[in-house]
Amino acid sequence: MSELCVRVAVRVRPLLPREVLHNHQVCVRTVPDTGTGTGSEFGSGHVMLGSDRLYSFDHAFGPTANQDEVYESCVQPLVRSLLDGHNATVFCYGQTGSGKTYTLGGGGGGSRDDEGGIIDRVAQDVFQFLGEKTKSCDDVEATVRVSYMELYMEELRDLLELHTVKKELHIREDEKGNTGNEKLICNFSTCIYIYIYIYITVCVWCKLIRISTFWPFIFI
Ligand SMILES: Nc1ncnc2c1ncn2[C@@H]1O[C@H](COP(=O)(O)OP(=O)(O)OP(=O)(O)O)[C@@H](O)[C@H]1O
Repeated sequence: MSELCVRVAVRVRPLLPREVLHNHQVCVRTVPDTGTGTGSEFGSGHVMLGSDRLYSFDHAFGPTANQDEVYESCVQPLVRSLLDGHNATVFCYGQTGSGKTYTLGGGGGGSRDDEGGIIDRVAQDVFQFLGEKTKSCDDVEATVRVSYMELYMEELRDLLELHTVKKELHIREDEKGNTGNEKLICNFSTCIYIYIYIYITVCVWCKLIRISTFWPFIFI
């Protein structure tokens, strides 16, 4: 795996039907890697803003890129590395309507069809890779835990236990500096623990600008 700890991918979504109807124009385009050697082993891409501003990223996906391409190049290698004992975090950032939910949660029924998002694909691959691993090593025991949290306006909500009173959940730091809420902090044992810390939504209101962020965290 690449030595780079952080990789950044940009995805440009297609115009929505209503945007086409209102004659909106595309103002960014993705430019394939020119072979300058600036990218990681996972490739690289560029985004051209207007006619003369070129920005480089580890990946750049244009409007025709499908969910498979995004998952396979950016996330699947991380799922594999989880099972080798590495930590991994994936988070989506972008202005409202830019496609974070589509990329993470998918655009269809939420299964691994063409529209399935990163979460569906990670969940399926975690079990598939674990199955392969436990089959090949008799002494490996695997436990998978899932948390699904939303942080909105500084209030934490457990999306798997919606009846929990928001005020009862607090973000804590343990003695090693790891943060989480009470439910997430627990002892690691020799078993493989996989936490899929799926959604934290952070919304910041600043005058009229709304920044909305979804963070799926995946770590062992
Ligand atoms: N790559 C894509 N291909 C086709 N449609 C897309 C794509 N990305 C996003 N969309 C569509 O664009 C619209 C807005 O996307 P989405 O809801 O994912 O944005 P968001 O960033 O999560 O917005 P918000 O921050 O307001 O929740 C949705 O109708 C979604 O289906």
